[in-house]
Amino acid sequence: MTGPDQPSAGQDRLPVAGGRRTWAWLRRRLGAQWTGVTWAALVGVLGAAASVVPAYALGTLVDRVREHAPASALVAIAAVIVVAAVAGGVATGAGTYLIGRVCGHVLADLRERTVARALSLPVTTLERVGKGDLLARVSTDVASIGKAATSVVPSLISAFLLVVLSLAAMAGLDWRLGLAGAVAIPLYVAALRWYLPRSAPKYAGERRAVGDNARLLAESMQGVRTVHAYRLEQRRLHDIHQASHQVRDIAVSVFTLFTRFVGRVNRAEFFGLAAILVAGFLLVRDGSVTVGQSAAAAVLFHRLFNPIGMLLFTFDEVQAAGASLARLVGVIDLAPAAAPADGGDPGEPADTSIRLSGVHFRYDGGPEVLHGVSIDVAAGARVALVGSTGAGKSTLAAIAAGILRPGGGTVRVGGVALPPDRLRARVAIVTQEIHVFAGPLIEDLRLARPGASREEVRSALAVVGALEWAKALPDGLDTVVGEGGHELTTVQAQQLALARLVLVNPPIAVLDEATAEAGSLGARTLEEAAAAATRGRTTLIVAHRLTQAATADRVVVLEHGRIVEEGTHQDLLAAGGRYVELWRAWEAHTPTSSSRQAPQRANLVRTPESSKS
Ligand SMILES: Nc1ncnc2c1ncn2[C@@H]1O[C@H](COP(=O)(O)OP(=O)(O)OP(=O)(O)O)[C@@H](O)[C@H]1O
Repeated sequence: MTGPDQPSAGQDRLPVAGGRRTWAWLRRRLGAQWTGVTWAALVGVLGAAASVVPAYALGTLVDRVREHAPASALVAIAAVIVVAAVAGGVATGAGTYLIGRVCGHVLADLRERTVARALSLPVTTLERVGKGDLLARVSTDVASIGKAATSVVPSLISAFLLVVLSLAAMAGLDWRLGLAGAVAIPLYVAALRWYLPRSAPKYAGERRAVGDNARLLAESMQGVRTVHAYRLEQRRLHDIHQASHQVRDIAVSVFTLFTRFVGRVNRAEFFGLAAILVAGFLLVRDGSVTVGQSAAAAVLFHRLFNPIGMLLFTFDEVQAAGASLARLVGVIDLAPAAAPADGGDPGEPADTSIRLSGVHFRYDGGPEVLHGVSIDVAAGARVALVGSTGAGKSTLAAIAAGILRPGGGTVRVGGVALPPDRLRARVAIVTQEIHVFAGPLIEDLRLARPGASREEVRSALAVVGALEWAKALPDGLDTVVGEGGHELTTVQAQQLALARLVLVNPPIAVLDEATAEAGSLGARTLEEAAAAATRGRTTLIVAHRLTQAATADRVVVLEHGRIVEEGTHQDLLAAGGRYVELWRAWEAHTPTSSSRQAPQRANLVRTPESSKS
């Protein structure tokens, strides 16, 4: 937490909050827990004060023994020692527990805020920084803070209170004994000042290296198909190897630094105790203090070895937790997907049409990929987007659905430019990235509409033609699917995504599914499911198979981020332009001629004309 105050961020990394900002965040969260903080402090001070009494009483005991005091006096002192030790132990335990509770609340709050902010991050930010860094923060960094907050920090605060009160007690015996004990303080401080500036960058570097390593691993796993396809295995392994070695080297250097620090701490302990013993000897010889007082000072100081060691040695964990906290506050401080600049209430859309006007877009720092694209989808109509790979179809679909914000131009629903959250509430998208969440199938579907009844889920599955296979699963709708559960086929997973769309029941649907990867039989199933799921909705569909374009009301041909043609399937075929080239290429690559034929439009989409016929 010693960095500059401005959050720092690499072009491809999430930002890290500065020291002042991180402290301010922590102070505010602790302020919100002030009752707990006050109780913890009171009980902690009481525990530390009671823990000092036995050493003090021990000195008195030594003096009484030397004075040949009666046994009853010695027993009374021994009783005081026992009672104070027990009371000190109980109060210290209770104080540590109360501090732990406060830390636990702050930790829970931190975790919730980080995850909430992570989930609301703009997709472009996530894509730029990679999910690995974010995952490392919400897992490794939260764990590091969790460990510090629940075990280290409470003991550390108790130790700190004990050190302060013990030094005060030593000075109370005789100020010169206190002074002798204080000889150690500059040595401890010197040890810490030697250690901290060296360890801080090492810990930050360690966290960064762990984050980079996690990112590389996550990317390699998520992109395993691409890795295989381009034979990148060796290169990825080499990169992971390098990153792992970097983590190991940093960890070793951190440990080496730490052992040198321990040597310096031992030196401070030696000089402190030696100073007390010498001062005690001289003061006893002068008759300024008793042997018992001198012994009590030595015992008090010796008893500080553990708490001081605790303070110093766990500083690294606290520092690591501080570095983690700064990384999490950096995420919390990130701006969520920005609201539109005008901010005023844009009003209610007149209908369910969607119009993109003059849309420009570039991915972070990259070249522009959409150059002023305008598309108008009338209420209830179905428009297909076609074009070569990389033309910008998926980007445009994501903009229409409010997932990406255009760099220029507008998206209007029913004539109104809605803010992103209201746009997303009206437009649902099914993307190529289908994720089946681990858990019972019915719960996976209820993610789309929490509280949906079993009957509603069944009818959504029926709409997309998935009810039969879902009922046939080992536990029907309660079958555990996703990671570690029953494995679903690509087609089944995509049917689930479409069933979620049905449950959401949006007036506007954007489809960008990977039907082309489903094989021709699966693709036909999915085309029918998509048509059923989008029936009655305004639909923009990225036509990965051109049969989807053939059944649309209108086809928009996109190339290099620009619209090059627009019209019905028949018009475009007649025009003999780019669409014809795409259609011919599609026909040439489709094995069965029957699947090449454009399916009867009435089979897929019910339009006013087809329902009349
Ligand atoms: N996350 C990203 N970061 C940077 N550039 C991107 C990103 N996603 C897409 N692009 C680039 O934007 C351009 C348009 O991509 P897009 O995926 O929208 O095309 P597409 O027509 O949907 O292609 P496909 O049919 O292969 O899905 C391409 O040049 C692509 O490389």
